[in-house]
Amino acid sequence: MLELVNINKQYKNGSEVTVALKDINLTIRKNELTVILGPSGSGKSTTLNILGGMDNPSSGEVIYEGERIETSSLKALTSYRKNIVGFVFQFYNLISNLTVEENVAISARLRGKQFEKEVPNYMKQVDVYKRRNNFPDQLSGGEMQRVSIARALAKKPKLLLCDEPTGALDTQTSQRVFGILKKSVDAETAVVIVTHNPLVAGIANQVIKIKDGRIEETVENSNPLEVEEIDWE
Ligand SMILES: Nc1ncnc2c1ncn2[C@@H]1O[C@H](COP(=O)(O)OP(=O)(O)OP(=O)(O)O)[C@@H](O)[C@H]1O
Repeated sequence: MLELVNINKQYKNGSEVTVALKDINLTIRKNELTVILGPSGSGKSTTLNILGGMDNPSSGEVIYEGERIETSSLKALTSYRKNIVGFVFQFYNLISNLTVEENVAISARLRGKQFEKEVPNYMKQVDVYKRRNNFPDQLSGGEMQRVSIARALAKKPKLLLCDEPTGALDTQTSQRVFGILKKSVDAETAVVIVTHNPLVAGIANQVIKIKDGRIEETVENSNPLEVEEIDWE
């Protein structure tokens, strides 16, 4: 579905150059949960941003369904971000002066006004329906993250990218969020989770371990565990 081929990324700041990624090769597949695992500063977010068309590599190819996206027009790249990719962030990024329902509806409307009627279903799927008229600052962290997942899912993304989605949540709430993300994988959808928590690897079909901007190891799990089967403590 989506491939990174020989990706390198450097950040230049005056004469200072930071090498963030070196020779990254990976494949993201539909119907799979991929976990990108690595310590702080290893290049996880940079990889995720390149996968989502939010950042360009310094060299290498980003291939979505056979098409290069890193060399495509701004219009094509915007369409990729809008129609293909859904993002879930560590700190939710909800719009503070809109209710839960409105935050999710904005996203559904991107596909077309007729999809607004699906908004209650997305809120029910992540169990925030009863909070639909609340504003983000009236919610717990776990509720905010579930709303941000509902918002991402309402776009019906083919690729759901999650950057440390439980970084601000307690263990029990994190499990619930991982459960929802794992259930979001289907025949049409790939889910990618970036985390530094090695326990999450157990629920993934594919685990990509990154260190110092390089892939250290890629592990395929033919029999990934359910969230409930992991000992999170
Ligand atoms: N805009 C930028 N300008 C300069 N250097 C950057 C920029 N963004 C990231 N970097 C550097 O690139 C490297 C990889 O950063 P990245 O954010 O991808 O790591 P990460 O694994 O996601 O870390 P964390 O878990 O702390 O978020 C780090 O050395 C970081 O300091």
